[in-house]
Parts: sequence; structure tokens; C-alpha cells
Amino acid sequence: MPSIFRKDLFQGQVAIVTGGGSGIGLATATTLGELGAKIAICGRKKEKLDAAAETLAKRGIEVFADACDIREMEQVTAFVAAVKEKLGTASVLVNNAGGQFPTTAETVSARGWEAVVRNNLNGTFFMTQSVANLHMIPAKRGRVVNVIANVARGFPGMVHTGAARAGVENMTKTLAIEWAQYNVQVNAVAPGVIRTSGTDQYPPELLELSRERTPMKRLGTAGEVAQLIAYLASDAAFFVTGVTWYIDGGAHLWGDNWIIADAEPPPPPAIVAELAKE
Ligand SMILES: CCC/C=C/C(=O)SCCNC(=O)CCNC(=O)[C@H](O)C(C)(C)COP(=O)([O-])OP(=O)([O-])OC[C@H]1O[C@@H](n2cnc3c(N)ncnc32)[C@H](O)[C@@H]1OP(=O)([O-])[O-]
Ligand SMILES: NC(=O)C1=CN([C@@H]2O[C@H](COP(=O)(O)OP(=O)(O)OC[C@H]3O[C@@H](n4cnc5c(N)ncnc54)[C@H](OP(=O)(O)O)[C@@H]3O)[C@@H](O)[C@H]2O)C=CC1
Repeated sequence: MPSIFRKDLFQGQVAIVTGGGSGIGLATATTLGELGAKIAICGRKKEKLDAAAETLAKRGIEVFADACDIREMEQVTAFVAAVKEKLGTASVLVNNAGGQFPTTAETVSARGWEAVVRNNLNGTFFMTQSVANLHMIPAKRGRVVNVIANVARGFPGMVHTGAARAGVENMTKTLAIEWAQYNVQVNAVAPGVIRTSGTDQYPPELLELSRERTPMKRLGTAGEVAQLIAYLASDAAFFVTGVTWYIDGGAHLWGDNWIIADAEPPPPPAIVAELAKE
């Protein structure tokens, strides 16, 4: 997707994109890199990262890629230090790594719940704290963009990720306030359903349902999300902090992503039926 931004917008800056090996993360890394930033990407799978790094390098982008599971604080600390050594001080962090699986609330196992909360909430905090302490706070300059999800009306069908992303949304507000003094702005982006390698793993009928239930009647693209992230990471957004930006074709206002059980609700208690007669 061609960028609407000036070619040298991020010249001389270093941007870290977690989960930059695929999907929205790779699109964001490409966008920021083509606008002049040096790019650091991480993910759990080294082969995927190597392929992404090759793609970025072919576009003339200076890139550092290394395996790092954001759930493991030691790996995060090592990655964040390596970025400083290889590329310099980072002024942009895009917390994009994450994911979950569809489940009902009553059947999710304790391990499944923990896996998703650790991935999306703990991992995002570990990375943010580490980058802020080593890069942004000492330099008194930073932009953090957290990729969450459309959790405005809860997240039926994925209770674990809904809770974790709501946690990140709240964290976004807290850090925006605490770190304003350091010139570190913190915002979140909430994509609706976006066509990526991630959603390709979901049943096609679920994606088609999401398309139908989106007011704009289409799925989004990773490139569109990347443009919004680039804006929030840029100086044009200097006075913007603590805000969640929806990019979802209106889906946070109307429609549902997943069909919930279509069972009859139980009858109301007698007192409610009595009151209804009055
Ligand atoms: C509308 C919005 C659309 C959003 C789209 C996107 O986000 S696109 C992006 C989409 N991209 C992604 O989501 C990719 C990123 N997602 C992932 O890497 C993983 O799904 C994970 C990090 C959430 C868990 O990984 P991990 O390595 O930590 O997991 P583990 O192997 O150690 O298992 C721990 C427990 O988790 C459970 N469990 C795990 N998987 C499934 C499943 N498929 N099915 C059922 N259950 C599953 C299982 O219960 C197990 O407990 P058990 O049975 O032992 O008691
Ligand atoms: N596509 C969509 O419709 C929506 C996506 N999102 C969110 O946007 C983000 C990007 O998703 P998308 O591009 O669609 O899907 P992808 O599955 O392509 O991207 C997820 C990326 O995160 C990385 N990742 C996952 N867990 C970890 C971890 N513990 N440590 C490091 N890296 C990790 C993955 O790499 P690896 O497997 O190598 O670790 C992968 O590159 C995710 O957080 C997703 O949940 C939110 C709403 C909607």
C-alpha cells in the first residue's frame, strides 16, 4: 500500500515492531522502514523472522531481527539491549505480537487462559517497560503503539483475549499519564477483522460472517492498520496520548464478530413478571 506520508518521516529513528515477522507487524515494519526508520523485529519463530528480514532488506531497510518470546522477561531484556547495540536508541515501539484462539468462557482451561493473558497482557507490559527504561525515558522521547482488538462491547467467543486487551487498553491510559513527563506518548490501535496470516488460520465462514456484520461490509488490510500506526508514531501525533483508535469499518458500534449461542434465555423470576403486568 503506498504511503500518504513524507518519505523521510522517520529518518534517523529506530522502531521496534514485535511480531514483525508476519501480518500487521510486517506491514508496519515495511511502512516505517520505507519512511526511513531502522527496524527491529522479534517473534518466536526464527525462520519466519529471517524471511521477513530478507524481504525488508530487499526494500533497502536496515533491519535487526531476533527470536524473542515476549512472555519471557529475560528474552525481552536481551532483545531490547541487542537493539540498542545493533541499531541505536529506539524512539518507536509497536506492541503488535499477540494472539489467541476461539473458545467459550465455560470451557477454556486454566492453561489456555494463562497462555493468552501472558501473551497479550504480560508480554506487552514486559516489552514496554524494558524499552521505556533502556531507550525512551533516558532519551526523553518515545512513541508506543499497542495493537489490541475491538473489545468495546466485550469479546464474546474469546473471553481471555478480551480481558487481556482491555488490560492493555487501561495500561495505555496509565502509561500515557505517568510518562508524559518523559515525552513518551502511548496509544492503542484496535483493529476490526483484518485479512492476515493470523486470520487465515480462522475458519473462512467466521471471517465471512465478520465481513457481513461489519458496517462497511469488508475486512480490513494490514496496510491500512500500518498507516494508522505510522501516524501515531509520527510527530503529527505529538499531542495525542492515552487514546484507543478503532480501525474496523464501524464494527465496534454495530454487528458481532462471532455468533454466540442462539438459545432462549430462561424465564424471568416471578417478581419481574408481576412488575411487567403493572
Ligand atoms: C475478531 C478478531 C480476530 C482476531 C484475529 C487475530 O488475533 S489474528 C492473530 C492470530 N494469531 C495467533 O493467534 C497466533 C498466536 N497465538 C498463539 O501462539 C497461541 O494460540 C497462544 C499464544 C495463544 C497459546 O500458545 P502457547 O504456545 O502458549 O500454548 P500451549 O501450546 O502451551 O497451550 C497452552 C494452553 O492453551 C490452549 N490452547 C492453545 N492453543 C489452542 C488452540 N488453538 N485451541 C484451543 N486451545 C488452545 C490449550 O488449552 C493449552 O492448555 P492445555 O490443553 O494444555 O490444558
Ligand atoms: N488480524 C486481525 O483481524 C486482528 C489482529 N489483531 C492482533 O493484531 C496482532 C497481529 O496479528 P496478525 O498480523 O493478524 O496475525 P499474525 O499471527 O500474523 O501475527 C502475530 C505475530 O505475533 C507474533 N507473536 C505471537 N506471540 C508471540 C510471542 N509470545 N512473542 C513474540 N512474538 C509473538 C507471531 O510470531 P511467532 O509466531 O513467530 O511468535 C506473529 O508474527 C496480534 O496481536 C493480533 O491478535 C487484533 C485484532 C484483529
